[in-house]
Amino acid sequence: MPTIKIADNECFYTFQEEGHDDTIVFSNSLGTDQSMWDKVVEYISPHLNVLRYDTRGHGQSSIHSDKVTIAELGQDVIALLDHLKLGKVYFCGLSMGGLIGQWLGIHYPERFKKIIIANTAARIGTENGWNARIDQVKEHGLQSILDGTAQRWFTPEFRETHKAIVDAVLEKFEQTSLQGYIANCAAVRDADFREELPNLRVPTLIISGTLDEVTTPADGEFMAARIPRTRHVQLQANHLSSVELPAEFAKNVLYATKNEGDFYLKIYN
Ligand SMILES: O=C(O)CCC(=O)CC(=O)O
Repeated sequence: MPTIKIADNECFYTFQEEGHDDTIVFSNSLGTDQSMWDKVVEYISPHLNVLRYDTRGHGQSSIHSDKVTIAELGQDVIALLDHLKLGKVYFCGLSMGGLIGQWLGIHYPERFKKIIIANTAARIGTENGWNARIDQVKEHGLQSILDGTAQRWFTPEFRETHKAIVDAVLEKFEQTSLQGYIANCAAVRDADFREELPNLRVPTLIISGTLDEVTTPADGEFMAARIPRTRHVQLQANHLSSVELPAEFAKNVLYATKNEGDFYLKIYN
């Protein structure tokens, strides 16, 4: 299995190199792993090489501390790209993966052709909310927030009609290392790109879910108003829009990677 050591942690990744000119990197959300992209990748891999990895402390990637930052998680991506000798790629991250995408676009614009940030915000939640969640799982485990998580991630209709998919995602959630979950909660808690977004010069597609109450379409609008070259689309989905609507999600990603002229440079007065 492909793993590399990055900053003393094992980073588990999958690289589907299928002879295309370009590569896209997929970055998972908090409490999931790279399998959250399974369906989307079916639509993307005929067109782009696909690099997926489990974020530090998720899936099969290890973590050795109780705290991590979005900057460190972003550096992991750069280290992985360097390891694979990948120059300039597309990046797609959802929620926490979208925070990593914002950090990468601000700090390493030369490494990214376009960035897709889905179901994310410049700042997700509140410090008190994240501290309460950390306390809850420290005391009662991930199982204690399973039902609430399912409700925040999927619409009631999707939970009812796609039970096997929902169960598989929730099983991964329950298998997430507690230390990894807590450390990454702290990373999300401490991330705030509200002031820095005008420095994100990479063309950026923002995808929101109209039914997402964690990272709302208003959060998407906020980012779209500040990132200089951006487009904002909304899918009729909850927080894990890529799992609920993989075909629509992939269509928007592919459209973004193929159409340069659509990301107008905003002129500020
Ligand atoms: O999904 C993420 O990556 C961060 C936001 C979050 O934790 C969603 C949730 O479970 O409430």
